[in-house]
Amino acid sequence: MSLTLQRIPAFSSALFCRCSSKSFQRHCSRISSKKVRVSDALSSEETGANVRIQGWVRSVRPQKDNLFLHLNDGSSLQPLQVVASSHLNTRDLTFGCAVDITGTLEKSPSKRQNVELHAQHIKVVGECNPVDFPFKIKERHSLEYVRQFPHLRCRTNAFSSLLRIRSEATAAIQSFFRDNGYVQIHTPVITSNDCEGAGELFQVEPAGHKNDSDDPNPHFFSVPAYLTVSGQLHLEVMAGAFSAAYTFGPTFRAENSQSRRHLAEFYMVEAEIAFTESLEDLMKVMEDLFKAATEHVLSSCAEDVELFHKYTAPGRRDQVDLMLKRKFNVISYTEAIDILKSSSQNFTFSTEWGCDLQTEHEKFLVKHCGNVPVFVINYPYELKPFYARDNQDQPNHTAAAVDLLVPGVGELCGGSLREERLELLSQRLAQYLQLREFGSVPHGGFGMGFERYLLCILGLHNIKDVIPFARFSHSCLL
Ligand SMILES: NC(=O)C[C@H](N)C(=O)O
Repeated sequence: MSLTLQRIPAFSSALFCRCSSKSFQRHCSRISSKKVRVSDALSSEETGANVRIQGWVRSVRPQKDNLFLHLNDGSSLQPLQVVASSHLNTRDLTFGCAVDITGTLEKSPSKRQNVELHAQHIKVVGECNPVDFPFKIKERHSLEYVRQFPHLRCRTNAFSSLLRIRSEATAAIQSFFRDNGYVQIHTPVITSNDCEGAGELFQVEPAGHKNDSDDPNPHFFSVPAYLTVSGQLHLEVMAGAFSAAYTFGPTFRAENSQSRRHLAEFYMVEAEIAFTESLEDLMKVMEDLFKAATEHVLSSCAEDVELFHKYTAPGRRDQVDLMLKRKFNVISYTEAIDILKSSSQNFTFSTEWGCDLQTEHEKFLVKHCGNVPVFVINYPYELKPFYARDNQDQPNHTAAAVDLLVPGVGELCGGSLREERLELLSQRLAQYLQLREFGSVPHGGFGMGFERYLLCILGLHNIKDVIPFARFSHSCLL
């Protein structure tokens, strides 16, 4: 592409400076520039408008008469092309520096964008030494490489796309519950219960705290307390008053694992629904939630999603479309065991009735079901926590519990009808009982791992690539 100064007469008066904020502000108010984001500028129909845009330089291409910059401010994957006179002093204008630019939006001769910014004034707000900057122009860095720079990886295309998708998926999940009459509850992060009973708890204690008692265990001001593993029990309290409640926040599991599917801190979407008597009702909410959030992400972040589907997970877009189109499968745990046993695959772990389904089993089952998500229901009673409802009428001793397995990830959601019958529970757990004494109703709920959801729709493999700051065993960078 070539542009001439004739096409952009404003350039003769273009300024480039490292002037004080005050004189720059005076300049902006004199020409009454409206502050806009790059995404607004790119979608603008209006040309000739005076605008002011702040962001980071993604590339600098000096040519004979003009200087071309790509500017990004995090609002879109596509950068805005900025054209400035090459007579400017461009010494500090490097890849990675922060700039504040005023100019006019003009129609672009390029097919790749509608408009470009013809700069009249460029101020370098923060310099960047590109030699020391860990990301280089035009180089495609691996996800593993950028993971080493948690403080800078949001400046890469892939990770900024991921974070926009994550933000939109969050908004879509909130809208889904709000539109369906759920009340959002901020369940506590510090709690006294181990909801899952798996003992994977982080205990909480003030730093430098000296225990007054003889008890050597850490204490939260003399009572034992933990970081939450699930907001379920607090939500159950709320479903007993609001009928339908949800929470969406961080949960913590002290799993000493470096696996690509586990984090010590992850976000979970949890819902609890009163007056629910069947797993079908619960499964419908999970399926509707998955589809509503995914449709929203595909339409609101089309370019960002395409980046992943095209470059990191070819074929995943078709799979996502299939997941949206088809009804999710439902099989019982007993059927799942039959499928595993009759397959020719050699599994590492047991496939006897009563075994816990492992990742290898989950992946096989999803494939077996045509790469469409599959609900596995009615697990052996012994495999599920105390709160899962006893299926007393079934031949095998099972609980009314459900896991949703999805392509590329395995288990995405886990839920169950809750045991609301006081006499059955009384043999199992004292704390839970009072809830059942006062207006107990049949109810159920589920939790969905938010990072696993993102892995599934984007076709990514490592959970550390879909959370802003990953925490896992032996790692708490930044
Ligand atoms: N709210 C839920 O049902 C989630 C379940 N407690 C879990 O942690 O998997």
